[in-house]
Amino acid sequence: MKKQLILEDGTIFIGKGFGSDVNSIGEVVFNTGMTGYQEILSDPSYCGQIVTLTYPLIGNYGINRDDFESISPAISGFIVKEASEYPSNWRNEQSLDEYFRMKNIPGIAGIDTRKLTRIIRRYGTLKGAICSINENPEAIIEKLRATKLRNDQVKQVSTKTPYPSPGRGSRVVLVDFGMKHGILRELNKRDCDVIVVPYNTSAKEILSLSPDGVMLSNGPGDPKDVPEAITMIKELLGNVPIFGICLGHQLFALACGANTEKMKFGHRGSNHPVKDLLTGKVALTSQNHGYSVEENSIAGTPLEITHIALNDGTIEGLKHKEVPAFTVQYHPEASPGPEDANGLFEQFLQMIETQKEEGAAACQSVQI
Ligand SMILES: NC(=O)CC[C@H](N)C(=O)O
Repeated sequence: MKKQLILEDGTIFIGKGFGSDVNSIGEVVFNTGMTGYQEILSDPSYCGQIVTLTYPLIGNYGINRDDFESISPAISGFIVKEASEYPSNWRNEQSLDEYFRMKNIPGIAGIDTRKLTRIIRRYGTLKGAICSINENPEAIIEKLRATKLRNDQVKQVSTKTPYPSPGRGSRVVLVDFGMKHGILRELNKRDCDVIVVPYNTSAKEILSLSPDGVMLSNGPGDPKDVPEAITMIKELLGNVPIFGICLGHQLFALACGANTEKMKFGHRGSNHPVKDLLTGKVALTSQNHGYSVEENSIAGTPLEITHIALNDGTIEGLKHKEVPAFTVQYHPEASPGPEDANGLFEQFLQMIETQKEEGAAACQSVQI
């Protein structure tokens, strides 16, 4: 069935529908990853967004049981050049079309995704609609221009209640702002005793769980839309080691007095080079963000810039100068990779150990 993709700037693409037939509106963004489409479509950070992939053939290895980053995708739509109708892989269970039908999410294929990406790069991320060919484009464009997109995405995707993911190692409270399961997997792989909590848990409740460390997850939307999380992080600082990823990094920056801003079209892909300013090393990283920490806002805060993006110089990592806390804008847990930055989880656990030793030494000196 024919469908249209309509952008708020008035551009209309006609393509072939796949997945659900519902009409959908969202912020249109592009991801340049050549593989990992299942992880992308199930990453809750894309909540409310329509994602286009610049790689032209998508769905060729199907949808499998193992590669989800969340139980249900939160994206508003999917745009591809060609959606493979005959996926082939030993793990394949469903085609893209079958999966999106089941999840009631619309897709559109057969459009010029290069042209679309160039529009987004020129204009910036913009609102768009995937809709039936029978809709009147003028009416849709007007509707798009008048629509204010939702700003409660974190609430939509965060867990509603806390739950444990037990291990025998360090106790880590993982704040779920729309967590990719990869973060939990990386902590469990290191035998952490994880407790996942909702985004609006207070610092007091978190500290009552006696954590050795707190992990702030990725998540959708504008960090300024979750002020309760900023307060929570402010109150945690200095009481427990903190490691934040992506939205967690942005919230940490806001809690420390820095500012965040919306980027023109963001960073979404799996080969973004990032330089570690402390070691001089460059890592290839997976990224998905539309906001960044404003460089000029760092002066006067207790923060130090530790990483920068080599493509545009934006901030990619921060460290607190006085208390044990560091964050990155990119995804060290990324699946299917790259894994260059995976060692940051060891760095977090090392920070926890150092804190435990310092705590024990302080207790001993009090006893003496
Ligand atoms: N992956 C993320 O956590 C994204 C963070 C934030 N929603 C942004 O777009 O910048």
